[in-house]
Amino acid sequence: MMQLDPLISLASASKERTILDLFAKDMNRAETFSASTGDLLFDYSKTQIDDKIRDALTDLCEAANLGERREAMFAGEKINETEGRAVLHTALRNLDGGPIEVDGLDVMPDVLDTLQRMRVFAEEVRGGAVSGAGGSFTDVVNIGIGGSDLGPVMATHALAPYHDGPRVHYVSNVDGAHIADTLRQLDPTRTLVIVASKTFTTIETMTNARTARAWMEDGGGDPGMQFAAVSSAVDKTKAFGIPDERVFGFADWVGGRYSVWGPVGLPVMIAVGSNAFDAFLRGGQAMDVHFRAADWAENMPVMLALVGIWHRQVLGHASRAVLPYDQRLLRLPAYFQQLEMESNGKSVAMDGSSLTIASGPVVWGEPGTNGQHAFYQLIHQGTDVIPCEFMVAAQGHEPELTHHHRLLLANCLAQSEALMRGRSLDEARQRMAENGLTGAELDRQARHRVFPGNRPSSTLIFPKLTPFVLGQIVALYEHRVFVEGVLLGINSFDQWGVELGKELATSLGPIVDGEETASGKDGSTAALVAYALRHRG
Ligand SMILES: O=P(O)(O)OC[C@H]1O[C@H](O)[C@H](O)[C@@H](O)[C@@H]1O
Repeated sequence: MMQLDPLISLASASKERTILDLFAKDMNRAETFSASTGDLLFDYSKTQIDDKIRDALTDLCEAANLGERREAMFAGEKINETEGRAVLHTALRNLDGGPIEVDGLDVMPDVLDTLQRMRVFAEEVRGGAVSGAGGSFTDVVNIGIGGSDLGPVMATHALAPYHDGPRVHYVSNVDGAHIADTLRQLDPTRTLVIVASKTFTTIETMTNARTARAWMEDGGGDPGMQFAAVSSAVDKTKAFGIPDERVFGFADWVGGRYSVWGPVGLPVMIAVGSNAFDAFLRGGQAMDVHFRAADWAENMPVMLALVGIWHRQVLGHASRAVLPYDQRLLRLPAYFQQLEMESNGKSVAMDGSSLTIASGPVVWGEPGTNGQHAFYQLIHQGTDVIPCEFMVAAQGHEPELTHHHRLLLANCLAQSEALMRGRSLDEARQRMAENGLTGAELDRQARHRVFPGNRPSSTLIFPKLTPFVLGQIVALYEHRVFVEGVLLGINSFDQWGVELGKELATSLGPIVDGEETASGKDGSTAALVAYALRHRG
């Protein structure tokens, strides 16, 4: 496990100065404390990290054998030890790379073959060669949850300017409202349903899939022609009645939350076309190449991870906000929540011992500028420090609306500046005096207008949100999670913490149905069941 003592001493020494002091001392700070690859720039200069702290952070990488661990992942070693699996989502974007072996077999021919089948199918759906009982497909409904939903939803929103295929909808929640509201607007004879589930057992997805099939049959559609499946459990897709040529399989070494690059990305490919999807894969691959080649201090995923470790494990900040100034990235925070929190929300180390340092932080956020008018109050003046991760493009997709984009960019930059700069009591007093206040009232009012400042943030800036750039961003965060996981000494690729709730939901099924009593349950659960039964109408 990480040895944090040197960093903790550096952290207490850093309390003597502000981030602004660091800028005053070093004209080139923005350049020194940033990393770039391709057209992406990651600026972490608005943090307390200085040379010594960065050295101590990169020492952690050496101590944890990060280089070796990284290569073990890329080489297909079974680094997901609690499930006995390799971790090879990088193979899905290994378009021009060499062979990758798992158990002595090269996985690339299968990966490329499935990708080619996806391309053909996606283009046939888009062009109308594959159609429904009532004609070419106008709509696609992807039914999946967690990793079989969040990645493609996020990417579909992000790539809206490239969307020239049928409309794509996503149903995830087992709440009947989700599927009812989605299907209500659709023609059952011209809708393609993709059932996406790695395991093909997830109760929400299978329940929604059966409801969609009944809706299609009742409405004159043909599930034999209008259903496709994405899964690593091909036997189960057959049992559900989906013909093999409509099944896009993937291996168990693709984790659900890392799966958007493969068949789980099929709805995205149908929306934007196979060329744009290829560009997304190439963006991911470019980040892989950078991650494997760059020195720690120049390595964007590594530095993003080390900034995370500095804020969470060293300074103890319990959450981090991800704040994309991009409306089309509105689902990115939700996607990162699964990616980061399901991966690194663990309290047991790889060897079974209890973690003696903090696990990964709470990740949350909303696009700017909306968040500014909602929760930024707490970020600026609340008692907790929340490190902020800003994200913004230099250019939008609407040439006729560049004035909007300028405002967006100005707001993004203003927020990180405000967090760092703050406003002192003297400055606030001066403003109040200008407003004509005096004496105790001036003092009282001024105090409410003080911003502590010295609050850390980082900014990821890129030219434009293209498929390639999106691929870079997603792979950047995947590798960040990997690096943080290696430094924490945990397995970032299992998710045992979701099991207990699933088991209890299964046992509560007959109780909620009124077929069994709640007598074995705790008092609260029994009382809530009784209430639901009284009011179920
Ligand atoms: O793709 P599926 O097998 O249906 O799984 C969907 C999701 O459910 C599980 O509970 C896990 O927490 C997620 O990691 C997974 O992405």
